[in-house]
Amino acid sequence: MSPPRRVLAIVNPAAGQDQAEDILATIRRRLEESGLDFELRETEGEGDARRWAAETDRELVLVAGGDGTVMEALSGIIENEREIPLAQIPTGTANLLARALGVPTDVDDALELALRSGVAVPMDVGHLVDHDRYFALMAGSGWDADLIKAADRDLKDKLGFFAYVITGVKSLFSLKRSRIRLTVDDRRLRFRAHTVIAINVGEIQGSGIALGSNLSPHDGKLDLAIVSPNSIGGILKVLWRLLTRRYEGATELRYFSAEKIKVEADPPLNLEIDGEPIGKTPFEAHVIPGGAMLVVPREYAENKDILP
Ligand SMILES: Nc1ncnc2c1ncn2[C@@H]1O[C@H](COP(=O)(O)OP(=O)(O)OP(=O)(O)O)[C@@H](O)[C@H]1O
Repeated sequence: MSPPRRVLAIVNPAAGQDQAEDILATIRRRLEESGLDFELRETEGEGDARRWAAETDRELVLVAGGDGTVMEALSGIIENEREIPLAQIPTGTANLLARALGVPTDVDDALELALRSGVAVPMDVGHLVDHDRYFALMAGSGWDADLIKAADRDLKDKLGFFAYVITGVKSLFSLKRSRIRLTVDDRRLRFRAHTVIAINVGEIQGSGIALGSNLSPHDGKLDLAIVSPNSIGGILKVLWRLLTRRYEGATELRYFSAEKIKVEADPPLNLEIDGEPIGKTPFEAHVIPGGAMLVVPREYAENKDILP
């Protein structure tokens, strides 16, 4: 990537666990050394990252934070309509988008990628139509939304990623199936299920973990995963299938691929997008093919065959 000349750096000092001072100092030093024309801003709360990214006329938006901060900035860029690339410095708790795209979680390595060695590639983005909110990873209802709602800031500050593990296991025991009415492009379907997720990014690079087969944020589609077992035994079977990557052939785990997905649930299920609780179902998600430009390692772009 030819070096960006004018950079907006957005840092969320509250993301992750308690190393904000060091992270800020490292980012400032590296930007100064790079000789780039940069503006460095620290968020004070919700909405800052989105507003600053929406208003900027700079050529790269660098975001230090977790998935929440990155998505705020990405949403701002989409509203900005300038196709500005976004580079991540993953300093949050889960950092799923960074991990999925192979962005290193070490601050120095991520800065090297952002400012020197990375390439900007187009990535699909989901749009939650009724909330007018964008998502990079997924819009999920049911178990994922329950666990995210339970993992509050205090718990994440104390336990880091383990907060999600604990609330995830706890939430397994209170799952109840709802009657689900789906519209998948032009098809209408009915199921009983407790978890329905519209997935854009569903695979963590190099981890062997994927929520389904052939999930790609570069194919112009969303993938819908429907999880429906009614007992802990059935849920463990689904988890085992996911861990051993045997996605096909189970009625408790079904997939659809579509550009438009509408989900209604009775009783309503908790809803999250990209790790943030945002109320309950119903929801309608549309894909915006290639809707954002993200800086990724050259090898990632080569593997996905999307090198610019
Ligand atoms: N200065 C601040 N103090 C407190 N909260 C802030 C501040 N700036 C932004 N926020 C809030 O931080 C939240 C985003 O945190 P983010 O998701 O980036 O980190 P995380 O929760 O640690 O990581 P992850 O989402 O990857 O698990 C948003 O809700 C935003 O409103």
